[in-house]
Amino acid sequence: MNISNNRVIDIMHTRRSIAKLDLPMPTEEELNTALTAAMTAPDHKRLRPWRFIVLRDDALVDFGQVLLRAEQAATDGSLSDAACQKLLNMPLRAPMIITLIAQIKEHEKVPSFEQLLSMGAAAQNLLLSLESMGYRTVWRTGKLCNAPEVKAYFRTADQDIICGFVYVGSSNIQMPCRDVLDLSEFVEYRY
Ligand SMILES: Cc1cc2nc3c(=O)[nH]c(=O)nc-3n(C[C@H](O)[C@H](O)[C@H](O)COP(=O)(O)O)c2cc1C
Repeated sequence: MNISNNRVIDIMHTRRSIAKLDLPMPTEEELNTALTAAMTAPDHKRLRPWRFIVLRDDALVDFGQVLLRAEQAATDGSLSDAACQKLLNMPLRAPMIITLIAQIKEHEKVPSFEQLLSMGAAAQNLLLSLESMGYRTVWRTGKLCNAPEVKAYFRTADQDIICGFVYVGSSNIQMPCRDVLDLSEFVEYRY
């Protein structure tokens, strides 16, 4: 098997998160392709515990207001103007945000942690698919990720878990290569 010149592995190695992203963002067709690839994630009993909510344009502004309300509720409203502005600007760090929601279902053989992991696998598929199309991303959560105001905005059920927000766009920033890991720190072989 030829493992050099393997595009999938190259994309995994070279993908880096980028904090500030600009246009262009994926077209509808590209996004549908990436989301379809995301949903090839391993999925015990085919529960499909995934929900994706794509925000762009005015929805990014709305989401900033939701974050502000959530923070105000958590801090009894005692926020400086600068802190308010920072929250409002958070979703504007990219032209598109894909919200990742693990829609947890009751199943006798599939506990919630498996469904959560399936959403995580779908998220990584999504990052790699978008990267393969030339877009850049960053997966963020933040302390307000599952705040009641945020869950209400995305109309999630109580048991659902918002697994974060994939910020998507473009950037010419060249990030340094990853450190080379010593596999023996993380991997053990038994024969
Ligand atoms: C579930 C999850 C939540 C994350 N939340 C944040 C976050 O809120 N803010 C942040 O800067 N990075 C966050 N990260 C880390 C970045 O997505 C990214 O992986 C990290 O900055 C390392 O960069 P790299 O992807 O280029 O290796 C999160 C990662 C995961 C998996």
